[in-house]
Amino acid sequence: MAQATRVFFRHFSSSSSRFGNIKNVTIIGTGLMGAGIAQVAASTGHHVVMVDQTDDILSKSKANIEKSLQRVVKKKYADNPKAGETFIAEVMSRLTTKTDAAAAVKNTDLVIEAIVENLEVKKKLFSSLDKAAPKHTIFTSNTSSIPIKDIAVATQRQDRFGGLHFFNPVPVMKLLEVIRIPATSDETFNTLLAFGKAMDKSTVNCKDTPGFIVNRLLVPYMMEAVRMVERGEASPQDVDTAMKLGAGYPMGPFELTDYVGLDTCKFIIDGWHKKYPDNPLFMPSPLLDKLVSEGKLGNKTGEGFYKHKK
Ligand SMILES: CC(=O)CC(=O)SCCNC(=O)CCNC(=O)[C@H](O)C(C)(C)COP(=O)(O)OP(=O)(O)OC[C@H]1O[C@@H](n2cnc3c(N)ncnc32)[C@H](O)[C@@H]1OP(=O)(O)O
Ligand SMILES: NC(=O)C1=CN([C@@H]2O[C@H](COP(=O)(O)OP(=O)(O)OC[C@H]3O[C@@H](n4cnc5c(N)ncnc54)[C@H](O)[C@@H]3O)[C@@H](O)[C@H]2O)C=CC1
Repeated sequence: MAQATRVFFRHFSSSSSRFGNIKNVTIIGTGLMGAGIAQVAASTGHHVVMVDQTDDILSKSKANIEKSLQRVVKKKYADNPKAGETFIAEVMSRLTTKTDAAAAVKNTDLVIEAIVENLEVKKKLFSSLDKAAPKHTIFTSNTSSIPIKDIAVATQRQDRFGGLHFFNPVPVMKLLEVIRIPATSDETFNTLLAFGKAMDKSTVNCKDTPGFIVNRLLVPYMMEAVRMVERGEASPQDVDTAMKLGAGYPMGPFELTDYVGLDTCKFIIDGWHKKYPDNPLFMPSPLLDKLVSEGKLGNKTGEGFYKHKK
């Protein structure tokens, strides 16, 4: 059996024991992260409902998923393009879309929230979902920087609440941070770890500390790069070249900030600065603030620290 065909069968051999009790997943917010999470969840055999504010956004997200799947199959099914096309069709058939979040969670095992990085907006969403979702449904947030416990208080199911923090681009990045709050039950936490495995991710256990593991180290590094440029010590291009060739990073910090989204980086640093005003690692940056106020949010708007093809 050709290697590509074996991979194909591995993706389709969805047994309930492999996936634990998570079969139906609802992903709310289908932007950069939500679309990637939906793609990987559907690729690994889960039935996925994607929720966003308008049908127009949802069709764009589905189109982005299809484009990303083309990239995945190009290599994985290089020797069997027909199997690749079948794989894409099967994955797409597991994705449905809705604009009504409360209706979408009526028959779901797991909610993954990936909307804007704003505590009040996330709390409002979860409070309404709590009334609509079945009792067994586990709620999770993909937040980059907001304490999970601050979001969970909007619900009556804190024992069935945790964090699932994916990395961009989700189809490529192998890591999943699984976060528990003091109230998270062992059963919930173990189910989330098993779900991470079912998604073919490597999981790490995280406490509910600012930025968990990766962002607590990565975001201060990215912000210090911006401050370096503000101090006139180097150009963004030279900093990026230096970190790629001198430290082996796949992207320099400015390329990465553009890739993550300058608005998301600003939400993260502003939130932490408000909470920990004396920590110099969390100081806001006038240059970042200026670019965000000009709508230069990075790759997604066509310009951030660099200009990009949209
Ligand atoms: C803010 C937060 O809360 C947390 C975060 O996410 S922080 C951000 C974490 N992410 C990172 O640090 C990303 C750093 N960058 C990288 O790892 C790499 O630059 C990258 C994987 C994004 C791109 O890699 P690259 O080698 O420069 O480009 P490219 O050749 O286009 O891509 C490499 C592979 O990934 C695939 N790929 C890239 N993006 C993809 C996508 N969106 N969907 C599917 N496949 C994709 C490509 O098809 C390619 O596959 P093959 O090797 O099979 O050809
Ligand atoms: N950008 C990144 O690299 C990463 C971001 N995150 C986190 O993931 C979350 C989403 O980030 P991105 O995908 O980058 O943002 P994005 O801006 O690309 O997408 C957010 C989506 O949520 C939708 N949305 C907003 N409010 C909504 C609501 N009330 N109901 C339904 N949909 C709503 C928007 O229409 C948009 O499509 C944030 O919490 C962010 O911190 C986590 C890991 C990496």
